[in-house]
Amino acid sequence: MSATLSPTTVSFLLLTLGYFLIRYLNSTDQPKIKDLPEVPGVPLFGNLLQLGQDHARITAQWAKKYGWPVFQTRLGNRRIIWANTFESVKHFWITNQSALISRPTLYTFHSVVSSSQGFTIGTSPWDESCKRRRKVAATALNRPAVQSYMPFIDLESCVAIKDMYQDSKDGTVDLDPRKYFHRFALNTSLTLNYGIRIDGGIDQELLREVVHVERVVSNFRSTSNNWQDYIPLLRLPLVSRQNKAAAEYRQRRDKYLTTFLDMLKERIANGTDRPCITGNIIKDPEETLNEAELKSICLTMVSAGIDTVPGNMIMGLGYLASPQGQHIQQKAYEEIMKVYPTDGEAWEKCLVEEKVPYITALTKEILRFFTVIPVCLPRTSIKDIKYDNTVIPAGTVFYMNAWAADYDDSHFKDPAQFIPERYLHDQEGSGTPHYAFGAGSRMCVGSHLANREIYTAFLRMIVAFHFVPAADAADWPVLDALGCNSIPTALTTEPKPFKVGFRIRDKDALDRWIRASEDRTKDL
Ligand code: HEM
Repeated sequence: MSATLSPTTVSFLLLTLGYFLIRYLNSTDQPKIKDLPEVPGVPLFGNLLQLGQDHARITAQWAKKYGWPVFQTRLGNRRIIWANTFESVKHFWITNQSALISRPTLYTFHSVVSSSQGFTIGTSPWDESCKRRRKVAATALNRPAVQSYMPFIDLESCVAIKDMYQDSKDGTVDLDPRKYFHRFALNTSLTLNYGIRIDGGIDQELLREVVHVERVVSNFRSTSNNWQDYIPLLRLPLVSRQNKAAAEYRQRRDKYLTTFLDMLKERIANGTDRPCITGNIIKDPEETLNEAELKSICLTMVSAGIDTVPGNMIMGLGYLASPQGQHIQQKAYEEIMKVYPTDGEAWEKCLVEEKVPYITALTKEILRFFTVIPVCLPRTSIKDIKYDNTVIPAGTVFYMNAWAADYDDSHFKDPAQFIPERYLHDQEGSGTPHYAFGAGSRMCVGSHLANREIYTAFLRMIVAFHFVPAADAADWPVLDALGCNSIPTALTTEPKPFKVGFRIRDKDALDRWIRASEDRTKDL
């Protein structure tokens, strides 16, 4: 009997093998959802190759091209639903918020980066512990609590403006605004969480280290930066360079987080601590959070505001300083002066009230226009959700294309234009103003704080300076919300470098206002 297989048998076996291999390489964690459009992909990668480095823009283009506000994709072996319009986001994130309350775990962030300090609140699947941590953070960041933090915002905005004032040397030096706002946001978070701040100039080493490490770690969380989250083959030690980098950054982050917590514990022991969120938790005998949960809150507080708040402030300032931002700046200045005609009133009153509607509208427009988390933090459904003629089963992962929804022309008039006035009108101003903070049951808990930070900083900057384009046009900012990002696959916008010209409106007045703030905050 001959052991050789006939050519027909070999072809049959190869075809069968090929068939099963392709089936395997096309398989996903969740079966295909019936009656929901799917964008065709290729084996192993699914749609990853088509999405490239530009997930928000490409999925928005698909939504327009095919006329599907919502569709399913395969990213490697994971099935993902995308919502791309204002209304479809509202349907899933707001109308069905109790179903869309959990978050998925992603390999790089959850298995490699987070093994020591646990997950942040924003990366935790929904369970009792997440609920407890979210509640503590939400209470510490609610409206009355944020009002009590305004002295810190007085201090940080004053320090930023004073340094910009001095470094711009009477308007002769154009400045890159990024570092001033990194320090503003980091110091605010550190003060609220640990009762400490990083003193010294914008180039302080610890400040640079925290900002840099948090930025890299944040990119390990990005839904578009880590193919190994979707393709298990890429997790093999020989193939994966990401694992090594993730582990290195985890250690660097552990170092400063431990330092901050130890500093606070030492101060509590010596009775020299200042009121702060973590101190309140440690000292509260009724508090039921364990050590891991405490660390998760610290991690959340340090990381949450650093990427997001500066991105808005930097790009908002870039816009105002540009030729097309000049009339907005002028209008904003006039509107502030109408409400606060007396010297120094605006600088001081912005700490206790938000009474200039144009600056509130400007804050919203900055948040919408630059939507600094273009693909919002991912969600997982815990109940079935009805959509059109289909039912999307519990356990499905959803990505909100927040950038596309915030640029949806069926909701916003001229969405590609920067128009603060849209928020002074009824239609666009009512309800959810934008999706920069996400929406629904897991919406950003820091939104009141962030809004107050942005409002105060812009009101003060506008009364202090007139911003002009940098002298050299090569230093002008890219003002496209996605194009301004130096790392297109980053979770949050990391603005490309640019410079701005500063013209002080009234030197003597600014000196007086700074002195008043310094007096008020000298003991902080
Ligand atoms: C302009 C600044 C900010 C922006 C644009 C922003 C944006 C976001 C977004 C898009 C989410 C996900 C929401 C969702 O899934 O629907 C989120 C979650 C979160 N943010 Fe913010 N954020 C900002 C500032 C802050 C600050 C200053 C803090 C705290 C100090 C903070 C704390 C959180 C927390 C704890 C979550 C997780 C909520 C959860 O998963 O339940 N954020 N943020």
